[in-house]
Amino acid sequence: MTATTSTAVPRKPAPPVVLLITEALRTDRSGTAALLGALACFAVLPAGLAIASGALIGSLDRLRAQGWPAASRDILLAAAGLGLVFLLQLVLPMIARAVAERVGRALDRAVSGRVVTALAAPAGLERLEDPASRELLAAVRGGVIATNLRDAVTGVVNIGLVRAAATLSALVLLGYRWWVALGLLAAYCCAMVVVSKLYQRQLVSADGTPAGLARALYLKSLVTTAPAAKEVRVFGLADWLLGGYRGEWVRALRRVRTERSGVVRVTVVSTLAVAAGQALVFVPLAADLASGALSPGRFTAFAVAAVGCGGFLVATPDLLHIGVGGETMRAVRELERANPATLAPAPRRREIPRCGSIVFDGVGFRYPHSAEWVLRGLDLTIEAAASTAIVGVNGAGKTTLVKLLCGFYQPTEGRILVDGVDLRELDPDQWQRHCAALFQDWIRWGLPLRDNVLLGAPGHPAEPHDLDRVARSSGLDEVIGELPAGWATVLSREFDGVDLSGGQWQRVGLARALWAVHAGAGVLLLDEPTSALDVRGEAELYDLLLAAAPGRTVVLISHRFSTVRRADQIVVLAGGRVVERGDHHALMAAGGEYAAMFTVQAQRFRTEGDA
Ligand SMILES: Nc1ncnc2c1ncn2[C@@H]1O[C@H](COP(=O)(O)OP(=O)(O)OP(=O)(O)O)[C@@H](O)[C@H]1O
Repeated sequence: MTATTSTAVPRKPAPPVVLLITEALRTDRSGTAALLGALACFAVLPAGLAIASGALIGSLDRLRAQGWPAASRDILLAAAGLGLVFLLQLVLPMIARAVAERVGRALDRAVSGRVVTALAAPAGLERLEDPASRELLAAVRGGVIATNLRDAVTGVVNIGLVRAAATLSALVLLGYRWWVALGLLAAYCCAMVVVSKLYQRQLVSADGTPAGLARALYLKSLVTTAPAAKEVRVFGLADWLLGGYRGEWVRALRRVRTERSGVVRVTVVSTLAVAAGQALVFVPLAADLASGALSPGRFTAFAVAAVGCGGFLVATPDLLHIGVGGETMRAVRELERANPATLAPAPRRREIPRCGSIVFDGVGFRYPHSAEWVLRGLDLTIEAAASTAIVGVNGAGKTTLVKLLCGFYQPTEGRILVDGVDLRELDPDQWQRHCAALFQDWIRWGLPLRDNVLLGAPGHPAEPHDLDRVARSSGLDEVIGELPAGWATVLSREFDGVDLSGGQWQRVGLARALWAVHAGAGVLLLDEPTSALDVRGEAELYDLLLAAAPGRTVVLISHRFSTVRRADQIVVLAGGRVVERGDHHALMAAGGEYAAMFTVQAQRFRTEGDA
């Protein structure tokens, strides 16, 4: 097979204005069409102003020559035209800006939804951990996108209003002397290129600013958030955090501020230079008026048009807003392109095998953006309908193995087979529903206890006796008895409920996983399920858990060997691969790493017990 080389040339990204208008049309077609219509109408107004004022001055000549009422029709028509132009010049921008607000808000809502969908849709966690996605998500959460897009759409309108009007004014000047009109246009274009380049530089200098600001706000939030409050007090961290916040904030904005002052200087200088050129147009105009080559009416029309061209000079922060809004839209499109699942329905995948062993076949894994191999050459069979305990020192890759099993990441090398079928071929959503899990960082939902458990299988009918059974199996029944409103108690002091101890919360997490098992999950993954429990609770709980998951494949990670020893199979991970496997007795008899770890822990318990 010959290797094919890609000759595709990367497409030039669309200019920000085009991106913004396309996305605005996609989101609010009628609003954007009205906006473009208003811009088109406004564009002809300066030309109308020039023509109407010229006509009015011309009609005054006629009045002098022919008197009233012969010249009355011309005067009244010109005056009415002028009045209409003034009125429209007043009203149209107001309408356009109001519609721009509406379109900007609609675009913001749509984009926030699109970002969240694009990040929530994939079964894996890679996207969420990608720095670019994190920045977008932070922007959505912090409402930064809202400001971006509204300002950008309003910016398009502001710039559109003045530039369109200036273009039409230049066209009117063509009727005077073509070289005057083209000369002015050329000068404006040069000034615009210089100023746009500066804004572009300002935009580039803002790169990384949101990340810097997010770090600063994170440090500030730690001073006031409840979870950090204890450590902030006991270690006296408040001043350090506030100092860090100020430092990060200033660092994040330093480059932007420096660039901004440069932009203002160059904008003022180029504006003055071009305005001087604009004033020069009045020299031939005045000469032609004096020589009689131009009538006062035509002189007025061209003079007004020359002033109208000044719109090209407007270089406001709107240019920056458009740039930032365009960047945001580009990032959102890129994010969606990277997640085709959000754009097209997923291809049909194979059904989940209801039972069967799970095989890690030569699996190697590196986290995205990391060069370190966490797992390498890992061969492991997790028997169906049996319990497998995974042990190893901190950082050995035990949790990573479970994350791969859940399909949060794809193996970098090798494959994971479920009953002989590659995990990649299974429907990821279905597979994840098939796995019930208690992770080390299980979520403490600030919701009633009942919801905290039922969220293990949302939509599954909640029969009271099933819930009670799950509560007994997870040791939650003792906790419920102490709660003021039993199952209905809200587990959050923030929402007028109660808070639980660490061990009690862990039982809630266990109950949630068991509820998923009750609803049909075939694999139960427990990552340190008893880390917060007292020794008494731990010993009995593991037996209860196994009894509550009959016929299920249980994978247990634990540093507590009194729990581990009960598993059907124990696997020792080290150096990214399996170094020992067997049941407790076999591994103890082998006298290897497991036996050493078990003996150290048992010794400690014995010593503490004797003491
Ligand atoms: N999201 C991540 N991105 C990059 N590296 C990670 C990520 N999560 C974990 N790691 C790295 O992978 C290695 C294995 O971590 P893992 O959590 O799997 O170990 P573990 O055996 O479960 O440890 P412990 O017993 O402390 O829970 C560690 O070196 C860790 O730094």
